[in-house]
Amino acid sequence: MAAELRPWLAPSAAGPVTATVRLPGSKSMTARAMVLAALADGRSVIEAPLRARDTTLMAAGLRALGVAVDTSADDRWVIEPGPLRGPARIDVGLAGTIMRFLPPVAALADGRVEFDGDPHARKRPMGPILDALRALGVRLEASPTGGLPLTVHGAGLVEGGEAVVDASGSSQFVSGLLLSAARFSKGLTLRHEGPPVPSAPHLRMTTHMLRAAGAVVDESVPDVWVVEPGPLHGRTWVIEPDLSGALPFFAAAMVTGGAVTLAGWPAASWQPVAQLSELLTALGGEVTRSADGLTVRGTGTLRGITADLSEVSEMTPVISALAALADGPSELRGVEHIRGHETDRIAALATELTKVGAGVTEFPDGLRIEPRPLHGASFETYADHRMAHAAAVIGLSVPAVQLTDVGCTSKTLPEFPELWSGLATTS
Ligand SMILES: O=C(O)C1=C[C@@H](OP(=O)(O)O)[C@@H](O)[C@H](O)C1
Ligand SMILES: C=C(OP(=O)(O)O)C(=O)O
Repeated sequence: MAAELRPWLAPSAAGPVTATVRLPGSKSMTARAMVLAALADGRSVIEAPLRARDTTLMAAGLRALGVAVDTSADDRWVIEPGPLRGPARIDVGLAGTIMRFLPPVAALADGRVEFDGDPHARKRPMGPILDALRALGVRLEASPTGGLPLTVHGAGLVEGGEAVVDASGSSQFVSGLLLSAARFSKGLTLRHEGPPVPSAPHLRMTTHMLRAAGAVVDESVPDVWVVEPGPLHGRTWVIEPDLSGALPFFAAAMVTGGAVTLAGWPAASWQPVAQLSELLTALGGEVTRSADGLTVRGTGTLRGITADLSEVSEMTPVISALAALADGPSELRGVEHIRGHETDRIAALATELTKVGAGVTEFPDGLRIEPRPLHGASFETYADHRMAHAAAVIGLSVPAVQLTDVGCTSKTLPEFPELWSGLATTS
């Protein structure tokens, strides 16, 4: 059930935002660690996980399949795998990571597993991953539109072998299949056929974490992934702070000419920090790493950019907000598939940025954003946490930006409104 709407006036910045923020773990790493732990041959511990709607629903989904998931401690979750079994009902909320990562797990369970989610979850693409599962011998029934609601008739095993997928609509089709593949009797050779797969860093995160759990993975041929059949091992996962969740806070430093440090940033990361640094630098920021963490400084200049955001597509809403506040036009392309994210993000950004006064041209795969004097407006958030982040960033320097709902930020950071207000008003 979606929560009640929580309208919110985005706070204006009292001055340059200068702060060190401590943020919870990466959504993407927490989700992968949970799935790998559920499929492992022994107990796993997840340190510094993200506790948010997406991961809480993931825990509930795994419990429904027979996995013991202890999330009672904030900084240390313990997962004890058990025989996977139905019948079960899984609420995916609006989480791509659940709707794409758990059907392959359900196929390994013994029994019927039903999936459904928020109204918009039924519109998110699922067809290619479901076709691949069918080709691998899994019996399932999808809605007439090819997605949720979905029933997987788990047979207790998946034969596996070879499959083809068009993952141009979401890298999660590949990640979802790979995460379970070591447990398929014949493993998996998966080939992508179609326009390029977005979000390459998320695919590398998947293969890295699979290897860390003991899987043998070959990705030496472009667009082909081979996972050998074999055990996954229980282990301790230490989750990095969420880089995409940190982006609005970094943006706050850039918009106000301040400096924001993300504490606890590791020396080596599996999140796309190089791509983010390049983008923020092009926009006029300064990005540095030190023992204190990852720091972004605003230089007082925000420049328009031309960029292909396909590798970091989930960052498009906040980058678009920065573009709307820049000193020249921007063109952000390569992200057609984000029309299938929490909402059609290209259409939503075009509508809402136009409402606050920006000049926007919509392309099939992105946006051209022409900065103009901006003004307050009611900013629709479309149940999309990252649309809320974009509105909050604009609201720092534009008075009277009223979000229709800030509650949607609970998807990945329930403490967002309080953290953000603290930052904006105490600067
Ligand atoms: O695997 C993951 O954890 C994710 C992959 C990406 O999905 P898409 O490839 O569908 O963009 C990203 O946008 C999403 O936020 C998280
Ligand atoms: C696209 C996103 O999420 P999901 O994992 O639900 O696809 C996102 O968080 O921006």
